[in-house]
Amino acid sequence: MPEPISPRDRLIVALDMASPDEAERLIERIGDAASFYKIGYRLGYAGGLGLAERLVRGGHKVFLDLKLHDIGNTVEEGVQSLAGIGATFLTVHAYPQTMRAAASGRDTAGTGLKILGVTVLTSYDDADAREAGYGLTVADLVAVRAAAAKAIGIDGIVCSAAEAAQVRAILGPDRLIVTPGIRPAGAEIGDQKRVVTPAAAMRAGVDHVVVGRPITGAADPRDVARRIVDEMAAAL
Ligand SMILES: O=C(O)c1cc(=O)[nH]c(=O)n1[C@@H]1O[C@H](COP(=O)(O)O)[C@@H](O)[C@H]1O
Repeated sequence: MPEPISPRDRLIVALDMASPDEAERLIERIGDAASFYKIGYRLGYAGGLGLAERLVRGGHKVFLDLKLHDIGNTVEEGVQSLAGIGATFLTVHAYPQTMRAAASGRDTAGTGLKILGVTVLTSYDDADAREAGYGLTVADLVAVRAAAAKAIGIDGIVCSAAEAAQVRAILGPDRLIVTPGIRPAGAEIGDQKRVVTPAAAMRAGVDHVVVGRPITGAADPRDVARRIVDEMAAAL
């Protein structure tokens, strides 16, 4: 069975900021209310990889959300380049060829970096999947990709908490389920479509929730982070 995860370590704050300075100011305001931070495109392409190394050195956990997807050789070598940063998670799109290459890069690097396969983005609903050319519902596409991720030996998957119970049945207890599209009751949904509360995500068997704008845009980010952690603790 996997190690228990404390409610605070279950929260991953998405640092979708324009610069490392801005992100560091936010991290300081959040203080000990969070320990795990995600760096995606916006910050990653603006000096965020250096910040990732500093955060790791400072004892934080880092999720590199770079959603790699390319020919196998490029993905494999990209994963090897990123493995030295000391991050805990790295995302790739959950296409079998891409996941196989990422697993191979991870194993060659041997740094303990875990690969997460992004199944279907939480901003997609069935109509968006159809528009993109898929003949499956979002739930079925997530299930197909989760099964492939498990067979290939990927460490966990990213999906909506709305699919988490179904995905847990596919993955078993040892792989991670990480869910963005998390909104505390009453929070603005923005461009997300498959949205779940922190408590409901815990009840569905999610390991980590990713929360960006409800925290980064709050007048008191520390207070919002604390409330999310408390809500998860009460639901576990
Ligand atoms: O891989 C991700 O983290 C991700 C996958 C997904 O399906 N949906 C999704 O929203 N994300 C990321 O999770 C974060 C969600 O941010 P908020 O919508 O502001 O809470 C963003 O940084 C997204 O890039």
